[in-house]
Amino acid sequence: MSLSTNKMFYVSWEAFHRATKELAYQLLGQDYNAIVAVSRGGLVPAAILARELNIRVVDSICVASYEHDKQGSLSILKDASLADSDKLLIVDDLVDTGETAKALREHFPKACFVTVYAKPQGKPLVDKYVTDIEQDTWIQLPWDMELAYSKPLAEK
Ligand SMILES: O=P(O)(O)OC[C@H]1O[C@H](OP(=O)(O)OP(=O)(O)O)[C@H](O)[C@@H]1O
Ligand code: HPA
Ligand SMILES: [Mg+2]
Repeated sequence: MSLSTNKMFYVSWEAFHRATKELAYQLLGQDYNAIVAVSRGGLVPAAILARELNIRVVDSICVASYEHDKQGSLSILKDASLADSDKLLIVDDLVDTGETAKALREHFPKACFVTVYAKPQGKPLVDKYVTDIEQDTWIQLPWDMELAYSKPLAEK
């Protein structure tokens, strides 16, 4: 899925916070004791979940997708130092094609993989998520946007 689609789902900071808090409610009482954020998109929801679930141990794994011919394959730029465990939460902002989630599940087979948003193709790879988004829709996340002037309708 690329940014060339014209279907957009715009997410404000408040909406992102609300949805991530809903994810925290779903995870409450499940005894997770550490988080691995999938950098960069997973850093923000990981911070919110860590606060809501009172988890003090937070690590990151830094990944990057290859371009063009190697599209879909993933390289790990920095691994997490936490070992795989069924008490570990792997947190990303969204799952789209599922390529990132697939690689992370192979890397952390025992852990629980969660995202805030999920598109149909990636959904089967996520243990928990909050909001369904259509496959042909681009999710515009709050850290990728800024406030801007909007012309009155009569002038458009
Ligand atoms: O299901 P997929 O098709 O693999 O897409 C989902 C991944 O894509 C985005 O990260 P991206 O690689 O754009 O990098 P970023 O988190 O550094 O922005 C998002 O944060 C997920 O990690
Ligand atoms: O819909 C999306 N929005 C932002 N980043 C993404 N990375 C993969 N899909 C998306
Ligand atoms: Mg990402």
